Amino acid sequence: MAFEIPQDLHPDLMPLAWLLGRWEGRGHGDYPTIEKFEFGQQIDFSHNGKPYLHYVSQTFVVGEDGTKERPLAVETGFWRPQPDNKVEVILAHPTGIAEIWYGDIDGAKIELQTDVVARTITAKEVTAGHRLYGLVNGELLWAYDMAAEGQALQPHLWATLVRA
Ligand code: HEM
Repeated sequence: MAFEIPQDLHPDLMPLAWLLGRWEGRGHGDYPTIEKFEFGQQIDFSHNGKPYLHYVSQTFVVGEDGTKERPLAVETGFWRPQPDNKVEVILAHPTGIAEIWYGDIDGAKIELQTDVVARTITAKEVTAGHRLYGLVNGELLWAYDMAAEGQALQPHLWATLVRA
């Protein structure tokens, strides 16, 4: 589907404009402490004329035909582009985790690293994250590496989405 840059987009958001809209797709997950799994994902990036994107990711257990059967992880936050193609991201998870990320925008590729991972006392012991987002042939590819539960930084999730 053709994507048009909204007329009221804040100029600071231009380097991230390609993320705007709804994306839908499938992903895989793994970690040394758990069984491999698959998931469906819907990502929404929206703006309100201010210099940040509002981000919401919802994931699901999906049936063979793509039907959403039940919710898995959800996360939400704000993407704040900065001068020199830098970006700050604030994310919150219903699992009791909140993160501050710093990253670089390189055209249609964004690389993020956690600066701070804060946890409630009942949250799992997540200590660091690394994310890659890229637009490849019109598809949004993203991957999440995590350090958690005493394990070194390594892949937890990877997914491919298309514009809905
Ligand atoms: C696309 C989003 C995600 C999906 C579909 C997903 C799915 C899963 C699944 C199915 C498990 C195994 C069962 C369970 O413990 O609930 C799991 C474990 C886990 N996930 Fe995720 N996850 C997602 C995102 C995240 C994020 C963003 C974080 C960290 C902020 C995270 C941290 C963990 C941790 C710490 C575990 C437990 C590992 C252990 O118990 O040893 N996950 N995830």
